[in-house]
Amino acid sequence: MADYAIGDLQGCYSEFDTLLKRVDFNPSQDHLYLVGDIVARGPDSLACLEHLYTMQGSVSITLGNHDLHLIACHYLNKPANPKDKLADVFDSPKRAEYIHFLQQQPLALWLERYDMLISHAGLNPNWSIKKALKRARFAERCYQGADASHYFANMYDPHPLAWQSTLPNEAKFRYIVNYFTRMRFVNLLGELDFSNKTSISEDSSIIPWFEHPNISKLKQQITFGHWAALEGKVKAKNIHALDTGCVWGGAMTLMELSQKGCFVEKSHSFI
Ligand SMILES: Nc1ncnc2c1ncn2[C@@H]1O[C@H](COP(=O)(O)OP(=O)(O)OP(=O)(O)OP(=O)(O)OC[C@H]2O[C@@H](n3cnc4c(N)ncnc43)[C@H](O)[C@@H]2O)[C@@H](O)[C@H]1O
Repeated sequence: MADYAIGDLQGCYSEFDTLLKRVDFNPSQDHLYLVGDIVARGPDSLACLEHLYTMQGSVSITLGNHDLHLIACHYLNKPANPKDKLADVFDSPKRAEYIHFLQQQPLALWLERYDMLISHAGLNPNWSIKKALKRARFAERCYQGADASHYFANMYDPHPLAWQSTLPNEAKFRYIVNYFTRMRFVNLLGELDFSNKTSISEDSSIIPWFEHPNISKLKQQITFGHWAALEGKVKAKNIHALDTGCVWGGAMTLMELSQKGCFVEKSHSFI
């Protein structure tokens, strides 16, 4: 019986399947945590969804920006962007079931046994773990509730940059989603910078979120994906960057949670 976490699949089914076989993953005994971005850009998003759907009792997903975008397109009747290569997901007769399955997944998970937070992009430096989980539950109620379409229609904006208790619920939702699914660089106030997707910044006023002083003091483990350009390289021993850019020709990384040992499968194809 083992627990694993895996980086962004982004439709790279072949590498995913290879890694599961390599660790002899047994859905009746083992559990797999996915840091999100199951779909988009890669060759077989539908196969990734189908596989996770069939073993849903053994998997937990913290949703990524691409997953939320797929659910939003479904709700808002918007076509997929051709570069996301999601046509077969949209055309699947089981599309509604797969979307519903994704929609039931959270934005963040706390694994008591490993003293570990998992989310797609990481932890807002201004939140404690307790506050992060409270905020995640708020946003999940928005995208899982009867007004989901309304919230998805209001999801696409970098603002607000700061939290206020008087913000309307739509703005609170956007703020929470942006931190959990789109964060990379922040300033010292912890505000998001959306302009830089590389691993280094020439602008000294912004730093990777995990180098913010509030995060450096944390003792808990944080496991995240989203930031392929990092190539998994984070100095802090308690921060685990699992998106090693499989869809960009890098590799897919699977980590066993008790020892933190990693299994790496090089990308089988370039996009
Ligand atoms: N609230 C919201 N507001 C707005 N949009 C929302 C949203 N919620 C969901 N979305 C949606 O999110 C989607 C993605 O937006 P985008 O922001 O367009 O997606 P992306 O550039 O592909 O970023 P991705 O998330 O895939 O990041 P990655 O690190 O893998 O890759 C990033 C870059 O890193 C590069 N890279 C990869 N590996 C690298 C390496 N080793 N070295 C250097 N660069 C590397 C890649 O070439 C790539 O350009 C859109 O469909 C958008 O609509």
